[in-house]
Amino acid sequence: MKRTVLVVDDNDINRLNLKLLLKDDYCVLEAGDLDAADAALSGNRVDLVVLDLALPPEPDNPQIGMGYLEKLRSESPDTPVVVITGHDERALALRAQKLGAQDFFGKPFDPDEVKNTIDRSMEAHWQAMREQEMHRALETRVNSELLGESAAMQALRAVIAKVAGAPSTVLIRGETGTGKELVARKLHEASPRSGHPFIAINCAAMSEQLLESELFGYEKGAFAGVGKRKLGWFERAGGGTLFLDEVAGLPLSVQAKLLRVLESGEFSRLGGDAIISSDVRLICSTREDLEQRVAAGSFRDDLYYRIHVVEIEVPPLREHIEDLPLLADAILLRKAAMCGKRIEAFDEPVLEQLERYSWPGNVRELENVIERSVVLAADNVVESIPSLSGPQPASGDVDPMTLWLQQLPDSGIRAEKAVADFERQLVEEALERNQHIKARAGRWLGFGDRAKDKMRYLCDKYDIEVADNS
Ligand SMILES: Nc1ncnc2c1ncn2[C@@H]1O[C@H](COP(=O)(O)OP(=O)(O)OP(=O)(O)O)[C@@H](O)[C@H]1O
Repeated sequence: MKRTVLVVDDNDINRLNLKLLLKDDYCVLEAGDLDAADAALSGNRVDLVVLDLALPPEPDNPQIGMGYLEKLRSESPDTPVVVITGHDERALALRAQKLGAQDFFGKPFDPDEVKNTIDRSMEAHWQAMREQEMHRALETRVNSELLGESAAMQALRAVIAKVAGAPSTVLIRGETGTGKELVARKLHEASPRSGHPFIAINCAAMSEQLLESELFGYEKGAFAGVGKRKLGWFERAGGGTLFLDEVAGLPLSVQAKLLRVLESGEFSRLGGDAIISSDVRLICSTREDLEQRVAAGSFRDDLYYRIHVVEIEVPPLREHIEDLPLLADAILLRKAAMCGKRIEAFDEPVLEQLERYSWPGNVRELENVIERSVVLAADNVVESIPSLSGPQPASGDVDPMTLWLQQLPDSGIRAEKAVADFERQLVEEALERNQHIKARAGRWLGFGDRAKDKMRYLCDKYDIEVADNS
């Protein structure tokens, strides 16, 4: 995709010359005055502005252009500006650079100088953006490699290699801490978009308004107190990948907007009318049952079909526990280096202890446990992991009642009460997940034919208030 240059100059001949010079390598937009420049900037993704300093309403006063340069730097700090000065106006050009202009060239135009200046400025800007992105990626990515030699991990890597090159939207499923974000990064790195940004957003951690404004950006004045235009993630990730973690947490209003972007490839900033086209690959992840969300009406079915064009399942650690020694040693080396300790490997008994645990929090929990043990290790030796008490069967093998009873603080508690509490919790959860409709909640619990009567009986028994007609 060609990058876009906006030429702001009131002289038609100059604009035409610049367009002819640039059109083979860039998409060129033109503006003859500042209003037209504002309109072009709010309606398009602009990668660089070429700004003449001598502009109407006072073409003899370079202050007009200087003022606009300052406004651009403050409202669109991500867009580089190259200024055009008159002949022999070096002092003016230097002043413009102090205000943030990336570079300058003079009139009359020397075609080679103009082209070189613009190419160089564009490249320097994109290089800086790439470095910023790499720096961010390094900071957020504690471990860049998807480790594991088990059949499950090899299959996962093969799917990533196969899917990475396709433009399709991907839905990554898996329990918490299994490596869904890492898989999304790997997909991006192996795709033709790898030279562009990868932006990860946790949808469950943000309010509706914040999420909407961060995704789509906003215009100056869109809300009270907003003095600057802000580009949203859809624009900032231009050419790259947007990863929506915990997509089930998207509020319905944002789901509608997201669907529109996926269908039309276009969106508008909040408070703006201009249509902006998006060139972003979307990857989503969920640890929740999205189908159940769709059935319950809290996730749009049309969006669901759009986002799970390709699906990747990341297995929980207990299903590839044979990778644990490899993962544990790699994490140990990293955490030890972080703490300035020299611990090179775990002893066999410690590894056995780690392998016997069920790891409900998966690789993230493993990282946390190892970090804790490294911090506490005396004499650079990890002898045992105190927080993992004894052998534990994989959680899939234990019924929820047993797990729940294990967590009770007083082992002498009467079983009858424990069972009643558990039953009440289940009924409450079923109602919560099914819009407080008794019949639906009863079916969700597997009560079959007389679901509603059974739920009515249980609600009476536990004094749970639900509207009668539900
Ligand atoms: N196979 C793996 N090899 C190396 N590191 C891994 C692997 N799987 C996960 N990790 C590491 O575990 C941590 C958690 O991974 P990540 O954040 O990708 O999980 P997640 O499934 O997205 O979690 P959540 O559901 O909580 O968002 C990260 O530090 C990641 O680098």
